[in-house]
Amino acid sequence: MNDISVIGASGHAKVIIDLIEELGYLIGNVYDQDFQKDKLLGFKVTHDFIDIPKQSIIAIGNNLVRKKIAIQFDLELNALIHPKSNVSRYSQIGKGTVVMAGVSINADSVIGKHCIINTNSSIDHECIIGDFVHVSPNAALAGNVQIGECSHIGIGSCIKQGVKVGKNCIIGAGAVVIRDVSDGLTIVGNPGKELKKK
Ligand SMILES: CC(=O)SCCNC(=O)CCNC(=O)[C@H](O)C(C)(C)COP(=O)(O)OP(=O)(O)OC[C@H]1O[C@@H](n2cnc3c(N)ncnc32)[C@H](O)[C@@H]1OP(=O)(O)O
Repeated sequence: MNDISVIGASGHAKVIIDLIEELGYLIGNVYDQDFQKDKLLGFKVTHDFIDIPKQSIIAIGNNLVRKKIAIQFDLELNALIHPKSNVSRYSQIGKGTVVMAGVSINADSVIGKHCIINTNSSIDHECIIGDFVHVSPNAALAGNVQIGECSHIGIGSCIKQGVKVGKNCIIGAGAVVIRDVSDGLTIVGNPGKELKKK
């Protein structure tokens, strides 16, 4: 394999293109069904989703859309891990996950498939991160934290050791989560409290 294709032509895809090139691979095709997008960082955008290569990365920030595309295309690409991240040899990282610059992942943590572990976030020892999770820039997860599938951990948030966050949750920007979070809830503030739908 010497090239990797990119599904999605958003700002997040720009960061992924940078990551792919940093790892020494070439960019294959860039795909996006939005006909308004014709170029991304100088790469031509292909609008036809036929013949997507198995060695493609889903560069879409929305967790549910990323999951839908992963189910549709059954991709085979291993995780892309930025050379300037600190990933324990005793951790496991699922296929299709991206680990951006400045990330720390400590011993015995398990990260699922098609996750985004974003710039400068920190995942400490023995965490379990489900598939399709996004850990935003500068979020900090203490030891033994668990995050359920498709949850979004907001920028600069902190999660106390041992806390379990359910599936499809949103942890707001800057939130401090000190108690377990049930599936589907949005948590904001310090200490983190449920943001009720109006
Ligand atoms: C590289 C990247 O860009 S990665 C992307 C990183 N981005 C993030 O992490 C964003 C995370 N998202 C947030 O924090 C969002 O504000 C959410 C999801 C928590 C809430 O979004 P919305 O549902 O649209 O809420 P909305 O903006 O309407 O605000 C609703 C109320 O919650 C409050 N609120 C919203 N976000 C927060 C927050 N992070 N902390 C505290 N209060 C908040 C608002 O002040 C508002 O309060 P009010 O009703 O008293 O005026």
